[in-house]
Amino acid sequence: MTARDVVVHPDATVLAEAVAARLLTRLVDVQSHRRPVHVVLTGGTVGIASLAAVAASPVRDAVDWSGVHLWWGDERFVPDGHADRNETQARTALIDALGDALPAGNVHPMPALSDDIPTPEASATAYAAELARWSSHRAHVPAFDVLLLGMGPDGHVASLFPGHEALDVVGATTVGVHGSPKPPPERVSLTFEALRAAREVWVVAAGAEKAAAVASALGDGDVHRTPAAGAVGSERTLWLVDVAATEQLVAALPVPGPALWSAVDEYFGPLVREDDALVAVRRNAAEHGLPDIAVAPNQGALLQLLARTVGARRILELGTLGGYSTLWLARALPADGRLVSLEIDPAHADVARVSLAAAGVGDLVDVVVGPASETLDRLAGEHGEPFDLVFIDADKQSLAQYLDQTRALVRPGALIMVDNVVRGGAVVEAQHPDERVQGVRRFADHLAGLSGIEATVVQTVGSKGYDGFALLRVKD
Ligand SMILES: O=C1O[C@H](COP(=O)(O)O)[C@@H](O)[C@H](O)[C@H]1O
Repeated sequence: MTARDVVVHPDATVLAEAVAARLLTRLVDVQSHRRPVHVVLTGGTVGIASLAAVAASPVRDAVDWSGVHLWWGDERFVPDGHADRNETQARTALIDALGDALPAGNVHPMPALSDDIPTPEASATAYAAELARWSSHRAHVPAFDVLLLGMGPDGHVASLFPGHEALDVVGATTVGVHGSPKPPPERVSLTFEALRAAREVWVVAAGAEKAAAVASALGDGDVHRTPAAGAVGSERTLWLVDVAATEQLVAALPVPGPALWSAVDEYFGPLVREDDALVAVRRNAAEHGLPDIAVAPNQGALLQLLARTVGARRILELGTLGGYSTLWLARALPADGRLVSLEIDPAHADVARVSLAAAGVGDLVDVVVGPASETLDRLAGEHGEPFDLVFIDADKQSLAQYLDQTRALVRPGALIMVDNVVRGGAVVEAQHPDERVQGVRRFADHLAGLSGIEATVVQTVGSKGYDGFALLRVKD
């Protein structure tokens, strides 16, 4: 089975527009290297809305429709022209609008109920013959370039319904269906064998009533319970859904995003060992109304681990806040170590001092109040022992300046870490209005022009969202 890609759109309207745009692009793309193009249409709400969006798109003229063949994945077995037929709906939504651009012979509807075709089986047999006529494929169907499938709330695709015997048909490309739980009871459908011969299968589903089926299909994948689970393409299987249809998905399939990032942080929480003292620092900061912008526990543990790895005896921190990262770092120090932490806000510094004393590292840490740039100048003038590690987590506007100032205070081989340099990805936007983003960009430009420093940036996701650290090593 191929992996399934899931693309989530805000609502059914956007979903239909996006399916149309994707379909048009795919047609133009395929036509650049293969002809004819075979597309299987679906009925259903979003399926038909997508066809209407294709008809309304100016991009439809970029497609050479004379080289496109249209097929159907299923059909309601009623007379020709009946409003319930997927074909009738597709004609109204798109095919009529294409006019002469799409030759009539390129449209391959499933035969409707008539004197000549009295049963779903007769229709299925005739359609199988038509498919085989266009097949260059051992599956006796064309290798469909795109096969669109709507999905019912019960998880049916085409007219393959849960628990129905049509699910188990082998050695045939089509099947007549009786006793469909969704009216009308008689239908014709492609079988799984035919569906799976498609290069790309796109399952489209919108609305909260589809959420359970989406979760089930992408979860345990039991085809008899949720037939949509068995709809896979030979090259790609794409689920195009709206937000409402994914309501139950998080439990079934981890969708990358903030909820999952936090869940993963939580899962690895036991490795981090945030003890009572660290929790107390966080709590004290919150009780005093400090903003909740300290590093996450796993990031604090990273700082500690790196400080130990470089054997830091002297650590400089820019931005004490409530002392949370300070405590992680201070605990990496040997008994004769020293941590100098700079904080512009005297109230924050007071909170941090109390917390750090309570955590038992008060004697190792100097919290210095004042603008960091001034304190750094003063430290430079004092010519003290150089620092082994610097953690910069202060205002982003001044990062480039802080880098220059701290470089003058560290030993060769020192590690400098800078927090929050990705800013949810905003850093790539040259014209971003946020001064903090611009501060990071100036810092990055400045860093790129410096010799004597090796550096990298690592993007991070987690309970603190999407951001990243810059890691710099001052060359020996
Ligand atoms: O019965 C059918 O329903 C499905 C899904 O329809 P929806 O309105 O719930 O989106 C459709 O894909 C299928 O072609 C049709 O015959």
